[in-house]
Amino acid sequence: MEHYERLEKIGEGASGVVYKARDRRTGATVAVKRLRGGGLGDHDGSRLSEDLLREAACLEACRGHPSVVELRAAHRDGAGGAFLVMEYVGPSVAQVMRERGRPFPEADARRLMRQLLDGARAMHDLGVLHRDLKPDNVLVDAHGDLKICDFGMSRFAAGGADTAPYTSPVVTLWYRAPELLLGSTEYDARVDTWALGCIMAELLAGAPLLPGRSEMDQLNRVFDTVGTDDMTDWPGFCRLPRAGSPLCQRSRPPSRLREMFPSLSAAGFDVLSGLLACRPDRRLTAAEALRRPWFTDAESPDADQPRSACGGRFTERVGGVADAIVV
Ligand SMILES: Nc1ncnc2c1ncn2[C@@H]1O[C@H](COP(=O)(O)OP(=O)(O)OP(=O)(O)O)[C@@H](O)[C@H]1O
Repeated sequence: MEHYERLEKIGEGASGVVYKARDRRTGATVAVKRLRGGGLGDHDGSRLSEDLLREAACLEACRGHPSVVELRAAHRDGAGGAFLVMEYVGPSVAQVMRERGRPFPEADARRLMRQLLDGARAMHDLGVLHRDLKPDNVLVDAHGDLKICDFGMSRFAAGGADTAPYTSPVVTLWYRAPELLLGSTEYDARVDTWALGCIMAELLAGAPLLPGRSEMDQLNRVFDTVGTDDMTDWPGFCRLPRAGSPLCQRSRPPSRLREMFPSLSAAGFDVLSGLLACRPDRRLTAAEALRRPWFTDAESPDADQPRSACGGRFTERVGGVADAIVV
């Protein structure tokens, strides 16, 4: 890590500490995330290597998309530390919202959601599930554009190279999709689009939509807010470990979402309610959401200025992230 001069600490979370740093060779400002290791059964650092490789591989797959933070390098050092070096972006949306202290107007929320959905669509096309989308994991750059970060919980969708079973305690509680709260281990990319629905609501309201205190309280809030949307008729429902919970049997009023966002346009509400469909099979994917009139309508001022590089391969790949790891 001698190539990097450590500046101030900019973040700390479950998986590591993030520092702002200067690349001594180029002068560029970067963000260096030092992954935490040393958990039980990690005497040789193998778990840390695995975590580093998974996070780096998912970031590397999405590299070059304008709405995903750019990975510059991944390292292990002799002292058992593991580091990811990324472009330095700026504060998180969570910080920006706290400082701003008021909701975003609909046109701004649409511009920001277009960027997030475009990043999610690209990552899902590549088979990457983020599994921890939330305002803390979305960064705002100097132009006010958004970049998704923290791929610490991400993985490749099953069926590709990664055959490990899915786990359900993923995604921070307030942004966790109902099927995850019900214990599903057969979910898909729509766990990310649920989280994006929660983020959209938060941008528009200026406060979290579903700030649950426990898993069961969270599920209760979900059902009370968006209704159960015939969740129990969903073909996968009976296989869910918590399908028998009394919370699922209780009758619920229809969705209250419209009352909560009375001034949102019909086209905006169409996207919000589509992302927050309780039943995963009725929930919009990122690609579907981007095709809704809120985004495609010619009257949308930003409709003809997509920022997306999605579609082709984005930019040159890092010269093999695994090769860059120094043990
Ligand atoms: N590339 C970056 N540029 C600027 N700030 C960053 C960057 N990457 C991370 N940060 C800051 O560091 C914080 C923590 O980073 P990150 O979410 O990757 O760590 P974590 O340990 O996984 O956190 P958590 O447990 O909260 O999910 C972010 O919320 C953000 O404020």
